[in-house]
Amino acid sequence: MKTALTIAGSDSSGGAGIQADIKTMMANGVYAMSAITALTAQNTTGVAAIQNATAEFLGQELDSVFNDIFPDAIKIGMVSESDLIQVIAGKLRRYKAKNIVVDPVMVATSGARLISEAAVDVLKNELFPLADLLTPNIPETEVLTGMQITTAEAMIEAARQVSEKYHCAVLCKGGHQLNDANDLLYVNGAYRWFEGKRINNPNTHGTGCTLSSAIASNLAKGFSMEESVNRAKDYISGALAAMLDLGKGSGPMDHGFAIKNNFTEEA
Ligand SMILES: Nc1ncnc2c1ncn2[C@@H]1O[C@H](COP(=O)(O)OP(=O)(O)OP(=O)(O)O)[C@@H](O)[C@H]1O
Ligand SMILES: Cc1ncc(CO)c(N)n1
Repeated sequence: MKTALTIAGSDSSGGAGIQADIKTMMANGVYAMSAITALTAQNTTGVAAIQNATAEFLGQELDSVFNDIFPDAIKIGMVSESDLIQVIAGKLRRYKAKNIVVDPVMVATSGARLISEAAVDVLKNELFPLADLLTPNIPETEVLTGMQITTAEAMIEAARQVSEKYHCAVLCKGGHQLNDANDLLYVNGAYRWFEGKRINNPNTHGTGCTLSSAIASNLAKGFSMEESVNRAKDYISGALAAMLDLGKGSGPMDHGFAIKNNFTEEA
């Protein structure tokens, strides 16, 4: 069985972060492992509190994973502080990690800020150069480029700039901002649109986490970057189309929509 590791924050409500990543990896057929960067007290309406791991403990989590079950792919999500980012970058280099997908998580769907101002520069300088793929949404792409992105052409130009600067593929997500479910992949000097059908579902808590984990799972299984994105788009569309409706705010998706058998039957 192929293996994947998520390095991210815990979401107590189970729809985003580590919990979304593990559900997604399992649903995509890979063995999921985790190194938790922070605990969040969070639900569909917002983030009440954040408790970061210490850099030392995060380093121990990563050593424990890499020294035992080597991950075929890695997804990195919420990392709030500079020292935590530095530990991750050091371990990824030391263990020669491969298939690294970085979701530059900055703000939750509910609006809460998930990274300190200072850590954004460390993320750019230390982690982005190690990534195979970055998956920013439009506001994050604006922060990364200093551009204002209001057209598809601007999205292409911004993705090109980020890709050339950090020597990696970039998936700029249009979701709930510019052109609905259409995402732009810039890879090896060329771009390609992935046109998703917009699903009229207000419950989008954890979509970014889910997409990046699905891509990492597909890279772990040996698919190319383009095919990995293609399959991940199909997975997230299915999870949104299942129309799960939980919680008082923007709720989670049904990560298990494709797994229906006698173990999931209700009485
Ligand atoms: N209503 C929708 N219908 C279909 N696809 C969607 C919809 N909303 C988002 N997506 C897709 O979900 C994926 C995640 O994109 P999104 O822009 O929501 O990420 P994000 O802003 O990083 O998420 P998060 O809020 O969890 O940080 C993208 O592939 C996007 O196109
Ligand atoms: C822990 C965590 N990571 C990422 C996000 C982004 O959606 C979130 N809301 N919570």
